Order: sequence, then structure tokens, then C-alpha cells
Amino acid sequence: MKRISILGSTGSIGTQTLDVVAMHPEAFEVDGLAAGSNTALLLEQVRRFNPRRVSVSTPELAAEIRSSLPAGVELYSGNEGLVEIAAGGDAETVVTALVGSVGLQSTLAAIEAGRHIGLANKETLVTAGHLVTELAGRKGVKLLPVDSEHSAIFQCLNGENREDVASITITASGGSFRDYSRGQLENVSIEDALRHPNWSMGAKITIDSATMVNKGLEVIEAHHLFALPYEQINVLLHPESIIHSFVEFRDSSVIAQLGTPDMRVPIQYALTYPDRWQSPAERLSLAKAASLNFREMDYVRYPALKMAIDSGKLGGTAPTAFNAANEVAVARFLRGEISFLRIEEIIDEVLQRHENAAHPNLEQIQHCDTVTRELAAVL
Ligand SMILES: NC(=O)C1=CN([C@@H]2O[C@H](COP(=O)(O)OP(=O)(O)OC[C@H]3O[C@@H](n4cnc5c(N)ncnc54)[C@H](OP(=O)(O)O)[C@@H]3O)[C@@H](O)[C@H]2O)C=CC1
Ligand SMILES: CC(=O)[C@@H](O)[C@H](O)COP(=O)(O)O
Ligand SMILES: [Mn+2]
Repeated sequence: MKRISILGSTGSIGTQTLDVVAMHPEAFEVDGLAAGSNTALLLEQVRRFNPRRVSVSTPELAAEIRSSLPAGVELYSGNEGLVEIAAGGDAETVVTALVGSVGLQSTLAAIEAGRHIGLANKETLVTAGHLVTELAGRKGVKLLPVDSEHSAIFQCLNGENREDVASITITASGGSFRDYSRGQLENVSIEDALRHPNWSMGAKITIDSATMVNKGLEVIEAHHLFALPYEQINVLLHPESIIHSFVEFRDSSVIAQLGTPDMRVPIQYALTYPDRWQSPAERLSLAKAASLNFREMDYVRYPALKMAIDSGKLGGTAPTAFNAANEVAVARFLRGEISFLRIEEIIDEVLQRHENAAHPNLEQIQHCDTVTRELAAVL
């Protein structure tokens, strides 16, 4: 039996991780589940998967659900609760399925405790990638990518020598507005932005996909996960999301990973690596797909992608500021406070004012995150 804990069990990745657990009840046991505020779903998950420990985002929510929990289940709350689910108990692997840099401290705590990480929460690597990878290396902890593109690259690199890699290419669907000109973006609605063409995901990443911020975050994520310089990381528009990413080697061979878009596949692979297990995902029929399309990335159409890559190249606290500005701007867009195009303007304004600190420690990163959020909230 493999014991796992999930940070963000009630979200899109969290629920699909539990789908994988439910498909292999003989192989997995759930040690801990951490949710935000969806206590109804958390209680349902508790009844079904019998975790020993759970957490919710506030003490008030914890007080509300205490009497509904089976005897013996330990209950925690807040950031301390996330850290407890991440580092307490006896899970072998912690799936980080929280959205945003709120997941940083608990991810570091899980690594410090020697837990392998099924890493979906890409913002933790963007905001503090050097700290996360350094600690994982020191503790001998595996960072197993859940993000579909990174899982693809991880699979393409299996058994290969890293010195033989010429470049990696991360594919991008183009998001909800891939066929819109910039002019057409002026009056788009929240509902339109939330309609991703290929994937059903949480709201924040769906907006990130529409602005192409998601691809920027993924480039930075790949830089840290695969220890590659930015010059060796490309982005290619691929509307079908069938080729999840690919690697070119120095002999000009290209290895790609393909499949129908279903996150249960990379989630399961992160949990079973290096083995592959049966999955209910729809089988890929290339004959049915008929054609696969590709377009060069247009950095003028998608300025946020360029800003992300530039901040990654700059390093220091620049990616932290990029990420925090984006998180606040997306939240404001989803509350109806700002327009879609204002998201990238806010990121730009934040980066213009950002005073970069090289080689930041955790305290500097947290400080940068806090002050950037304060600024992005009032721009
Ligand atoms: N969805 C997808 O297909 C993919 C997602 N990812 C990445 O995975 C991560 C998760 O994305 P996704 O599942 O879509 O996001 P969702 O918004 O669907 O889920 C987020 C989860 O985090 C919980 N949460 C949010 N804030 C807090 C908090 N302060 N304290 C405790 N829990 C909190 C939510 O709890 P609650 O709902 O109970 O409030 C929920 O369980 C993101 O980093 C995303 O970029 C990567 C590739 C694909
Ligand atoms: C499923 C997944 O990994 C997402 O990150 C996905 O990549 C989003 O699609 P975009 O290519 O539109 O950003
Ligand atoms: Mn992805």
C-alpha cells in the first residue's frame, strides 16, 4: 500500500487524484486531506477515503465540521494545518494540488519531512524554485511532475543522458481566446475566459491559460524541474493538446509524449513512477484526430508570456513578483473588478516598479510576495 496525502483535495487536481486512488483501492491509502473552504466535499471525501488527518483553511470552518468527522480523525486549520498534512503523518507522497503560492510553505515542509512530491502547484516552483529544488536535492526527495507538459518531458527524458538534450518544447493550447485578435479581447467576459477548449480545470489556471501566463509559469517550472537554461526551453502553439510536449536531442531525434487530454494520466504516473498502470483515459486514435496543428508562438499577441520568461531569466525575486501580481490580478478579474486585458497591464506595472533581489532566501521571497500583492491590489 502506498500512503498519500493531498493538499487541495477539493479542487480539480485534488478530486482527480482521488479518482486515481479510487481506481486502485488495493494500492493506495489516504493519510491526509487538506481543503480550503469546500467543507461539504471534504466531508464526502472523508467518508469515502478514511483519511486519518484533515485540514481546512480557517479555525471557523474547522469548528463547523468538527462534530461531523468520524472519531479519531485529527482536524487542523490554516497554514499550520497545511504544514501538518504535508509533513505530519506517514504519507510517502504528498500531492501538491493547492492553487497559488499559498502552497509554498507546506511544500517545503513536506520535502523537509522526506515526502516525495507529486507536483501540480506550479506557483511554488515559480515563486521559489531554487529553494524547492535545492531542498529536494539535499533531502533525496523526488519532485514528480503532475503538470501535463512536465510529465510529458519527464517521460521523454526517461533513460536519456541529460547532456544529450538539445532543447525541450512545451506545447500550448492557446486557451479560451486562441483565435481572437488583441482588439477582440477588449470586452471579453469572465464566462468566455473560463471556457477552455480542451481541459476542465480550476478557474485560476483557466484564466492563466487564456492570458498565456500559464505557459510562462510552465517555462519557469521546467527551468527548475529539469535544470535547463531558458535558451533551451521553447513554446509552441498546438491547439489540439494531443502532443503534451517533446524533447529534441543532439542527434536531431525528437521524442514526444502524446495522449488524449486527461489529467488522471499524469497524476497517476506521478504516483506509480516508474511503473505504468491501467487507466480509464480515452485511448488516442490518431486516425480519428486526423490532423495535428502547430503555430509559432506570437509574443506580441501574448505579452504576458514574454514578461514571464523575462522575469525567469532575470531570476532573483522577479518571478515571485510576476507570480504574485498575476495571482492578484486574476482574482480581481474573477471578481469582476477589472477587465481581461488589465491583468497583463497590472503585471507589467508591477514588474516596472519591482526592485529585484538576487539569490533571495525564503524571508525575502515572502516579503516580495506580500508587498507585490499589496501593490497589485490597488493598481
Ligand atoms: N486543473 C488542472 O487540470 C491543472 C492544474 N495544475 C495546477 O495545479 C494547481 C491546482 O489547480 P486546480 O486543481 O485547477 O485548482 P482548483 O482551484 O480547482 O483547486 C484548488 C484547491 O486548493 C484549495 N485551496 C485554495 N486556497 C486554499 C487555502 N488558502 N488553504 C487551503 N486550501 C486552499 C481549494 O480548496 P477549496 O476548493 O475547498 O476552497 C482546492 O482544493 C495549480 O497550481 C494549477 O496551476 C496544473 C496542471 C493542470
Ligand atoms: C492540463 C495542463 O497541464 C494545463 O496546464 C494545460 O496545459 C492548460 O492548457 P494551456 O496549454 O492552454 O495552458
Ligand atoms: Mn500544463
